[in-house]
Amino acid sequence: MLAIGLMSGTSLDGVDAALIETDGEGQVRPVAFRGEPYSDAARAQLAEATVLALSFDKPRPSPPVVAAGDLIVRTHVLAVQKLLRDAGVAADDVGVIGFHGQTVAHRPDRGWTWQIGDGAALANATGITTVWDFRSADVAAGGQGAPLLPVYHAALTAGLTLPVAVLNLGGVANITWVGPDGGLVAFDTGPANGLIDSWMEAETGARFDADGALAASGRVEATVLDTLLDNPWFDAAPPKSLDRNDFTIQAVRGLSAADGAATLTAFTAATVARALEHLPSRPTRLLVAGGGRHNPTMLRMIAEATGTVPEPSDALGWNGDAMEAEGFAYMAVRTLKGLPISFPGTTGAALPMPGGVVSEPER
Ligand SMILES: Nc1ncnc2c1ncn2[C@@H]1O[C@H](COP(=O)(O)OP(=O)(O)OP(=O)(O)O)[C@@H](O)[C@H]1O
Ligand SMILES: CC(=O)N[C@H]1[C@@H]2OC[C@@H](O2)[C@@H](O)[C@@H]1O[C@H](C)C(=O)O
Repeated sequence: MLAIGLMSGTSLDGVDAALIETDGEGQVRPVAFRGEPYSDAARAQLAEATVLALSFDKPRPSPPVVAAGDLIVRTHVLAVQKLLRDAGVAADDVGVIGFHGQTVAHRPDRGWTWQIGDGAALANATGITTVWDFRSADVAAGGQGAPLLPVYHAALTAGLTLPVAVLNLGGVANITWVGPDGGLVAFDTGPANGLIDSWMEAETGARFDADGALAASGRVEATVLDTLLDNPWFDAAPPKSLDRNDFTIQAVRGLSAADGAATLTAFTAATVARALEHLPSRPTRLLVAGGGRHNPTMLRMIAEATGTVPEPSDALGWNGDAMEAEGFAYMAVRTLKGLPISFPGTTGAALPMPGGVVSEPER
């Protein structure tokens, strides 16, 4: 089946849209990919909705969050139209869309996680069956609701010598260990780029530390790094998952822009190293996806902290910018087939769990 996957990640950089051909099981063929960036105004609106939503004790239809949800749907409709145009594929030929939406608050400890963007509206606007709200069923059943990509990582790595690990360096970082028998252990490891982005914006006005250049010019402040790492979260055994705002840049305030960037980048690397301690065995390879793989300083620090050279996923022919969007296309097909998307080893769900709400377009 041809399936579209749509992801708007915690970095708020834009919508990732991927078209793949898949059976939702062993077969996956990427067909097309494109990003639809948010304008500065859109990014600011989404960031505001995120701060507001996180202050709530449970999801509720507050007007600014509803307006942000409408913006999410509009931008995703545009992304689908452009993706189909690029690929020369008609909407009628696409079997399903997997629509993640935008996480505005993730509180599995309180029994909820909140992704904005109405999948029924997206189905109507595109005319394509849409699977959405992928995380809620897992959280309602006592799981973390994240990370969900592991089932897709398992499909991608099936032909490799196992165990391997796939590390996603997005706003938040998450790791998937695929064991020799295909068993999965996965969890969020800590911030990846989220804190660095916040620091860059506050200190320099830039959106991110392009190619890790500022971090490369700075010095890692060991005492500040220790303060950042002095957090029981890193000792906790998986399953575990994070909200983008669970960590802040408070500890690096007062450092120079360069030293702060270096220290936050080292923090990401150190937390990846801590994460490897929670895996059942040492992976033979550490494959890296997500925006952080474009940051050579981050990759160097991860190599130093872990003693393993991280390999950008692109070396295996997997577009590391498209992987999350592809994963939601893959999961949407699994949902249509009634197959599980989360597992005891990935979200802590008691049993393998299907997930996602299916919305058919109104004809
Ligand atoms: N050339 C680059 N140099 C340094 N950092 C980069 C570069 N390109 C991208 N990044 C970082 O990657 C981030 C985007 O990564 P990505 O798109 O994987 O995140 P996301 O999908 O929004 O997050 P998540 O996976 O947490 O949902 C940017 O915000 C930036 O910090
Ligand atoms: C709640 C939420 O949106 N979590 C994201 C976030 O971004 C990375 C990490 O934290 C991961 O747990 C998850 O996304 C990916 C797509 C996942 O579920 O696998």
